[in-house]
Amino acid sequence: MVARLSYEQLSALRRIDSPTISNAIETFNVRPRVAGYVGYDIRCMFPDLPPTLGYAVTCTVDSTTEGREGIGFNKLYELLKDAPKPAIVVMQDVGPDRVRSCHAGEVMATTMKHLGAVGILTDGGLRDAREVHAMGGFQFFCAGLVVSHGNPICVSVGDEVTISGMRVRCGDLLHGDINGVVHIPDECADKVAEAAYRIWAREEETMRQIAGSQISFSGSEIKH
Ligand SMILES: O=C([O-])CC(=O)C(=O)O
Ligand SMILES: [Mg+2]
Repeated sequence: MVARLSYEQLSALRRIDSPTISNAIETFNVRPRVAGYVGYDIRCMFPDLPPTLGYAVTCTVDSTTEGREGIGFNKLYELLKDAPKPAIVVMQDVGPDRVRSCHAGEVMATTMKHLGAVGILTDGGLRDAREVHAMGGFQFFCAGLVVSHGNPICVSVGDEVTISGMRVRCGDLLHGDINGVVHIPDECADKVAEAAYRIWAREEETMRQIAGSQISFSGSEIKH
């Protein structure tokens, strides 16, 4: 079951940073604490943008096999067009040379944005970073930038993929910013924003106590 949130619920989640979203998810005990987020090999290319929130549209891609033919990127665009919005296009690299892969640039990002996407998440490379940043409202989460697109093909669309240790299915709600990307589970998606605001209030109180030297180490543990 895919959680569909209201405009207000999505707006509330977008106002919160990703680590607080991650902490809020932990309070619901719906998955292991070490699952549901990407590692530091995935970088946020435009950290000045507000948090990115969207429903995943998945595909697998290869740009480093000479002469290989794929199913065509129109299959991905068709899936994206009919998917819940806002969408994040999730592209798992399945080619032989990931560090030299490049799966999208300005033209593809413009197409995706036109079809309702707010960003791309990939464990491979992207390019045209300056132009996509200038376009506005579109985030790049990727392993890095690569100058050549090699031989870019779409291998499959709509399947479960894994990006840097995080399993992603079509329709999964993803939240990301400079700190990384986290999956918001359906079971608690409608309650995460409220829990995050409570965590913020608690952290603020802890830091106020630290600043005022009223801190005691005899009570409960100070956690981040
Ligand atoms: O040509 C490509 O494969 C990617 C690219 O640069 C673009 O989408 O602008
Ligand atoms: Mg280009």
